[in-house]
Amino acid sequence: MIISARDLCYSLPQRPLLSDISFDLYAGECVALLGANGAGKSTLLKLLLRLLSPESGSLRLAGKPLETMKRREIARHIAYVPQHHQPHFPFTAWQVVMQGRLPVNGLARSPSPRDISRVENAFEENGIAHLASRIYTHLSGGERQRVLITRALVQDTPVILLDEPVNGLDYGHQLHLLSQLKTLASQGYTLLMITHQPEHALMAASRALVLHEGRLIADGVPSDVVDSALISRIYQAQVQQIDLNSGHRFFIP
Ligand SMILES: Nc1ncnc2c1ncn2[C@@H]1O[C@H](COP(=O)(O)OP(=O)(O)OP(=O)(O)O)[C@@H](O)[C@H]1O
Repeated sequence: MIISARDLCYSLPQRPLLSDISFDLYAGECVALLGANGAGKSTLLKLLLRLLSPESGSLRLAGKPLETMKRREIARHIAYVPQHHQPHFPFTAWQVVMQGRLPVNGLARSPSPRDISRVENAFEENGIAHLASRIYTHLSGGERQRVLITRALVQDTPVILLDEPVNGLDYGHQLHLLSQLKTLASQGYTLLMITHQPEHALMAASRALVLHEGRLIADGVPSDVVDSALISRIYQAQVQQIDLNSGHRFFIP
């Protein structure tokens, strides 16, 4: 097991947000994290990254208590694709992706030939070589998202946390990313992806975690967990569930 969360509790100044959250994440899993707006999904990712500290409960990363680990050590295990990223300097897309190599090599050194070839290959493999010299803040939302995903990949960590990674991606790039995540999981990576698309959990994930009213109300195989009853419960939306013989499931309002 690479991440272990036990009885996590976290409160906002005005109210409890997460209560008694426990789960383990293993190598080779692609896990979808579902929940309504404000359910605490991004907060949970920030707890796993130690950007926030739980009020009580414990977190272990690669067997070590997370609170004893230095930032760089955590960044050698976990890469993060945030929901929003606003750099303070006019970095090029190349420079933003190269930042993913900092936890590997440290701040003091300039990029090694290995870093450069890793980043070059990642730009090619992710189909964004044409964006390399563009100023990151001048890119479209979807282009920025693809740059941030590439930055996470060059960090070469066993775990990648993704906060609504398909946001802003066109349909083709959404499908490409979901299939890329499945492939990464099959190679042994651990992926935890927040998604607002139940179908994406069914398509790409091997497991679904569901946050509702501060609690983890479901943890299981997506086809067992993500159904019209769950959608009605967490999103207050009535949908019809269609199950095809092929095993695919989708929902219509
Ligand atoms: N720094 C903060 N101060 C006060 N409230 C906060 C802070 N950060 C988050 N919150 C509140 O905590 C709740 C959970 O936020 P979080 O971003 O974790 O939700 P989420 O499930 O990721 O939501 P969404 O699907 O809308 O992105 C929200 O009600 C949010 O307003």
